[in-house]
Amino acid sequence: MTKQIILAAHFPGVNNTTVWTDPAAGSQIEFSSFVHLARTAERGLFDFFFLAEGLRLREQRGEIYDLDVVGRPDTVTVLAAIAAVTERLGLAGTLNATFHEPYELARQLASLDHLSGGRAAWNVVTTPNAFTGENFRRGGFLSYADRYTRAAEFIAASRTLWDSWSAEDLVVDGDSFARTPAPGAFAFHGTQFDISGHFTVPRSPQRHPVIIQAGDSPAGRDFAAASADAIFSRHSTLEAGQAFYRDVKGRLAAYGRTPDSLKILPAVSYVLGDTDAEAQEKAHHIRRQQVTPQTAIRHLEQLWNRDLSSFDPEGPLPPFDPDVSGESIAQGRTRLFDDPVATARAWRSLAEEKGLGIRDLIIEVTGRQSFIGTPAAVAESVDAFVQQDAADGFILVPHLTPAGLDDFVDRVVPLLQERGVFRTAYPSGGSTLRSLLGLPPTSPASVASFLGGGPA
Ligand SMILES: Cc1cc2nc3c(=O)[nH]c(=O)nc-3n(C[C@H](O)[C@H](O)[C@H](O)COP(=O)(O)O)c2cc1C
Repeated sequence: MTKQIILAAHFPGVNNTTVWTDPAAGSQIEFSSFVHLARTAERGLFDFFFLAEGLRLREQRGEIYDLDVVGRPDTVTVLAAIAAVTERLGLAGTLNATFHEPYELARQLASLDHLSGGRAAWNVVTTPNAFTGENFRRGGFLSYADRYTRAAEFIAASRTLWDSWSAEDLVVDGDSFARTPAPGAFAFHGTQFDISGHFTVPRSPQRHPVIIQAGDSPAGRDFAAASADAIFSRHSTLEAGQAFYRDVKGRLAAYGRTPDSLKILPAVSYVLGDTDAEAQEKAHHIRRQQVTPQTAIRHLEQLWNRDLSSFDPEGPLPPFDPDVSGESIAQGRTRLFDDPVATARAWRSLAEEKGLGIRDLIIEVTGRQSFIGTPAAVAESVDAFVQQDAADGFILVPHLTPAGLDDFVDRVVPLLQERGVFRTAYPSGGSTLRSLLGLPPTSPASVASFLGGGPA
């Protein structure tokens, strides 16, 4: 059966996929930028708009990482504002399960769901690093191993809160505002949270906002299989995507779930051109803008774990091995290297083999798989990845704020529609994000068995 493609739009932000030096680059903080990207996504009939989150500006050698200095506004606040200027587009926010509290976040998400008529989604991320924790009252209190336990309890507690109002409680009938004497009564007892009381927000249109997960370790994948409606992944080549897809969908049966109840959505960038050669040339130019000389050295330092500021970004790689003895010099980054010495040696051989200096090597090894080509070629690849089970759709990461999605919506979406793999209108009548994505009416109850020690 031909699969329908899911499309989401990632607001470009603090990472080196975003190009700030282009004359067309606009503000990442002004509301008009968010409005432009969200309305473009809605014009393209996208499923949802997506915001990432970082709770501390990352640092290296005591300096804020170059692209983080731009900062970003609060996720839920932005989504609530976007709800007012869109009608059908889902609104997905990345919100951290390590540092927030269920009562606070469940209220915000249920409120967003009310305000948007059932369009809220929560990308549940975890952070074990003490560096981010310094911003919070408890500091860096959670070990790597405990973070998914807390995340699962967070979702289970949120479900308890969202379920504490029944559908009837919502009905305002004459002068009676609630039909049960104690709406919103709840209690949740776990190892991370021990809370009880009354939830203040009546049941929202979706009851459970769509749950997205981003995290890639075996524990992260099991957590997703037990508790998420969708996964935001990094596996965006065909082979890596298919392997990830098989792995994660294969974990669902143990939790009593069907393969189509969890959508797999890799992040991808794209570059369009009138000819293939033009698109490739544009892509090369964009990569050079993304990986500035400073970014190249910073990236190299993350692997070598040493000060390499005296190295020429266009010159050869360091002839010595990385320092594996000390703490990481890259504070707040989520992606570290499993075996730095082996990776450094592999990078050195690649640089020698291809005659690359530091900057070109970093461009080569950090290049996310992108769809690069004519609109027809990109539409064909996007469709092929989905039909060949490397993904259920994509979270598109434009390289420009705020107009980076325009050409995809204008030139690729119509071709996907012609292929019969993407909607030509939003479903008539009101619909929630859950129904737009073809998801079950509530988030998976199997989060409880994850907490119980594994699949039932
Ligand atoms: C595709 C992807 C996107 C992520 N986005 C964010 C983010 O926006 N904010 C954040 O704090 N963590 C983010 N994370 C980090 C994860 O929540 C998690 O902390 C990290 O991947 C380590 O967990 P793991 O070992 O299970 O992969 C992301 C991870 C992935 C794989």
